[in-house]
Amino acid sequence: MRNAGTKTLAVVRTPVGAASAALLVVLLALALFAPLLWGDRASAVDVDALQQGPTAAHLLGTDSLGRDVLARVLVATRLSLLLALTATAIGVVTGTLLGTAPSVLPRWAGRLVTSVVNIAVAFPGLLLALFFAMIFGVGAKGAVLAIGLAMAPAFARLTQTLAAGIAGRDFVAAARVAGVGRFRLLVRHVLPNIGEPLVVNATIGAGMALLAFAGLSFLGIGVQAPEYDWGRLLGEGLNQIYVNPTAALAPGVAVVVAGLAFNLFGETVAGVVGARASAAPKVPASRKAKGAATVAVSRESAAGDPVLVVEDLRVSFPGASGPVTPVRGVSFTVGAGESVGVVGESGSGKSLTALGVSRLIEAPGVVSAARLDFLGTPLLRASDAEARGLLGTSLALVFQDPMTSFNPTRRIGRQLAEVSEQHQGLSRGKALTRAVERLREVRVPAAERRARQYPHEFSGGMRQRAMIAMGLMGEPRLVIADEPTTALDVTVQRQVLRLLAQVRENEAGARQEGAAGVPRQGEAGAPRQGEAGAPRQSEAGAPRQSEAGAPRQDEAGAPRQGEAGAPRQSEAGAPRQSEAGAPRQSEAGAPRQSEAGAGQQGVPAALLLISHDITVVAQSCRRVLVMYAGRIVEDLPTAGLRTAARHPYTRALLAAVPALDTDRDAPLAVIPGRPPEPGEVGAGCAFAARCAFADERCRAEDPAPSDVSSGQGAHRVACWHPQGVGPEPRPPGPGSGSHVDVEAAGGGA
Ligand SMILES: Nc1ncnc2c1ncn2[C@@H]1O[C@H](COP(=O)(O)OP(=O)(O)OP(=O)(O)O)[C@@H](O)[C@H]1O
Repeated sequence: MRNAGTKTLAVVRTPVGAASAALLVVLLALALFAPLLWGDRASAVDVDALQQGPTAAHLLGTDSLGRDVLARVLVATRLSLLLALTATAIGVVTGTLLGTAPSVLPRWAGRLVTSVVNIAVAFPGLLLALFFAMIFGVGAKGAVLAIGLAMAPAFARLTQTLAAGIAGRDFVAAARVAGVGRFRLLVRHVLPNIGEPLVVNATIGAGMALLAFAGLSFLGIGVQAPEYDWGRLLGEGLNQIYVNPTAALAPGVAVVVAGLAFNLFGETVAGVVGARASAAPKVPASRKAKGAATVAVSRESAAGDPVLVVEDLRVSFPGASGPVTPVRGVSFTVGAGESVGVVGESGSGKSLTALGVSRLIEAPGVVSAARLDFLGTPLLRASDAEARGLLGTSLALVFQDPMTSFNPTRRIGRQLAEVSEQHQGLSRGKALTRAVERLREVRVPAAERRARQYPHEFSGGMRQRAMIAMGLMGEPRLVIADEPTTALDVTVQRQVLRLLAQVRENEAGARQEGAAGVPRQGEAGAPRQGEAGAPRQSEAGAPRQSEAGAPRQDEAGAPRQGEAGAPRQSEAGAPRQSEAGAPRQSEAGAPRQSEAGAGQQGVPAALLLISHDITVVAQSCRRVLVMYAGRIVEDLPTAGLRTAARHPYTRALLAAVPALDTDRDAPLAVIPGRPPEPGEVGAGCAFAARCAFADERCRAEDPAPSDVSSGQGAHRVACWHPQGVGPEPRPPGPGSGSHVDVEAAGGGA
């Protein structure tokens, strides 16, 4: 409301806006009061004053029956506006229904509607109005329907265009993966975001409708006697134009002034809204990540089974000269609790791979795969409802830009709650309570108050936390994070990465404790950490491992953090909790209970972390998939990454990361050339044109991935000339947060 008030103020502060608003108020007042004040005078016949010019008694003269022209023009305001506004309402409602129908109807029906709209838009509006007027018959009702329906195609097209813009936004993708149905998606997420431009255009449309009505009445197929609107008065006045020109001029001026008032007001509102929109933070057009959504834990997948199996995944789009395939046969597996990174230059197909896996590629995009199993369910063969149910409860998505991950028109708490209402069948109140709990778990301060706030009231880092909280509304078995830190500053980046790691551990704990029937913290009466006698570990006087300054266990060959229950510790020896801000399972005191209660107890949620920054991946993941031009060219453990990498592209990526000992005077290593566009990839290795080791074979034949031995675990590389020995490891780099030594940082889960 405050927002609407501010905009109204901004509109009336402009001279044109103020003038048009004042005119509209006058018109409204006339429509309300003129028939009461001058109704009798307007219909009083005076045979002694037929067709008179302006006199003191009749300021604008009289008509052919001696009726006062001024009174009739003023009284006609009500009917003229009423008819124009009714026609506009019919046009806007019909147009919005037609424009949104393709989003909710089956594909064939949606196409049919779109084709009809496209054909109708091609006809001039007035021609359509005349066509419909003939169908509905002469008279005010027929004219209202005719003009309303003639306006509908333009509104339908506008709605389609606006809705298409919103459909590509991250919060819609997040809602879709959360299993929100098409109708609800439309009503809750799309329509509220296109309402404003629709209202602005409706205002302008009202001015047009007024003119169209005057036209139809003037032609004699609109309002019929004894009723009269401005168009009818204009037609009657023209018959006596040589005797009393004011009888024609007055209704003509009324039509023009009222039409201008609507149009100028609409244009001013559009200007104010447009200026604000362009001043608002830019929203990337890409569908990149950042929302989170979850669904229930699959009961079918047995412990130890991979969470995700992808074989020969291809994503294609129609192109100008045939289909292009930006993802060309990607195969990988994500084991239960495993953390896998995906790196590659911009355009290598990382995001499309994630979207393909999440069933978020929309037509005309086509996804195919020899195998695409999530928790044992073949996603490509599953029905929409099955896939929605599974992905909505067991998959969490965290996208890149926290700004576009949330629907700007809905409160954060309600957006989180929607997941539980949809999938766990919780009531609105219970779902909201759960949302507040989850916000608390990711350490959003004053969670109850924050849950009532809108996304723009959150900072970037806080929004990203809230997206992670949305992921926790279900029981995620896989978290897909697509460049979750790119839009954040370095400090917040670290917090978010650590929070993701903690979320995985917490989920493991939650499932484990849930299986044991112990309440989840904050629910079912379980005390929350630090509350109701549930002391935090640090508060209870027990020193935490990170505080004790013990060496990293994974380096010493002991169990790695998160694996065999070994406590996690900060690389820098500082307490992790204070940095990450989120409660750690081991510190939580009161364990969480999984509502699903099933799943792989004690196994962390798996993580698929997409990043263009290989050091971020090396810090957070156990394994890395290196993508180039839509293929995985190397799949290797992050431990010993610098020395183990065999593909020239992986090695070039690593060489481009500066370290502490990098000569600051020497230019940074770069990879010459640019990756091929999806339509430009030839028969051979896509990297050949940029590779120093490429030969004829590389240019002619694309190498298939094959196993290589690096002594660190499974390692596959797709290269005819894998490089044997890597450069010497370098010490950790300066604290950019991303430019650290990848070998030292390697391995996370
Ligand atoms: N809807 C689409 N239609 C056609 N081509 C597309 C579409 N979406 C993406 N592409 C193309 O597919 C390729 C891979 O895109 P993708 O977004 O997966 O790259 P990425 O590796 O995630 O890059 P970035 O890090 O810049 O996001 C790009 O060349 C992109 O232009």
